[in-house]
Amino acid sequence: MAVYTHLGAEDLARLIAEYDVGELVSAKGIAEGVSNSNWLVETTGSGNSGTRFILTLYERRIDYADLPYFLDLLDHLAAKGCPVPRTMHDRSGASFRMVEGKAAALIEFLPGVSPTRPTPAQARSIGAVLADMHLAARDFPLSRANAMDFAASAAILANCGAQRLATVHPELPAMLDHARAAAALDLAALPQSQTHTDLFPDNVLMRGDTVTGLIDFYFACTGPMALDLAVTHAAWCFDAEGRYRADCGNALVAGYESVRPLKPAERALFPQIAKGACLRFVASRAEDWLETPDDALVTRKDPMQFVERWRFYDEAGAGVLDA
Ligand SMILES: Nc1ncnc2c1ncn2[C@@H]1O[C@H](COP(=O)(O)OP(=O)(O)O)[C@@H](O)[C@H]1O
Ligand SMILES: N[C@@H](CCOP(=O)(O)O)C(=O)O
Repeated sequence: MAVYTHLGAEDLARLIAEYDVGELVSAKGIAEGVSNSNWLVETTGSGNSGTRFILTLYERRIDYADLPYFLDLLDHLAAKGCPVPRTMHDRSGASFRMVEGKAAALIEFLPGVSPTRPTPAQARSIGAVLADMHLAARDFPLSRANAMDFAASAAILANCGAQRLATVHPELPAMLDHARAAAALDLAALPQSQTHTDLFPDNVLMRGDTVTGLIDFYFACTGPMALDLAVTHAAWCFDAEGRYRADCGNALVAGYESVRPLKPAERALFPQIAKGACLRFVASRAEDWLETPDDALVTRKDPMQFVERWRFYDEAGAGVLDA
């Protein structure tokens, strides 16, 4: 479920009237997603605005000071031909407005569906699009620090504490030491750009093997491109039983390197970066698990899924890029 705030028909019509997109025709709440309230909005259209939009009301984990970074990045990438939605600006030129005390943005609707069981061909496509995005973002003028870097993951797990982590799963407290080790990894010398850092299949829209949309840029930040590739690798290349899919992993990296070959230092550090990437999701999922009330209408994600993936990268070591 992801409509946390009720907006009446009049509220929605008033909001849409602030944009040059025609009149409101319909608005339907979108069930997918966990962080924000989203509506699929249809309008009569105006000029080249299109008629379908996603209206997002920012609910959790978003610092409004970061919104210009997220929303301008979409415009920057879209202008360079990346498959990301453009932000609609209101009549005063603003990329977001306040509604019911919360920030709201109107974003272009993109076609496509998120793959549930990605194929190697789809993994190859997303690899190439990710590298395209990294190159296109290199001259983006804003920057944002990664609020979920390896040090933050270690701090989140430490804050949960070994005892509470053990109530989620007895093997979770062992990750505390590994997260501390990942936090000591220095990635500053690796090539940097603007990165998505949450490019799970549910944040990608596809038609067949073609990527039609990268969405949900609300963890985007300035950082090492290899970390973005590692997050995508960890998110796309395991089957429903948690087994590594070497065919998808190889295709993802080959697609990425068809656009931007990895530097030797990125290849050498990849297994450690991938382990740190897994711990980032272990940390946020463990924290959510402990803090989400039992009666909340949100599906909690299992931190152990990424403990298993961490173990895979730990055992595979340098071989993961040559499996
Ligand atoms: N620009 C878009 N075009 C088409 N569908 C979108 C777009 N943005 C979001 N969606 C739909 O809304 C859902 C939730 O959006 P998302 O940004 O992932 O929410 P959350 O941040 O809450 O996870 C997505 O799974 C997708 O179905
Ligand atoms: N992708 C993360 C959770 C972030 O949720 P999102 O719906 O905002 O992408 C995970 O799987 O833990």
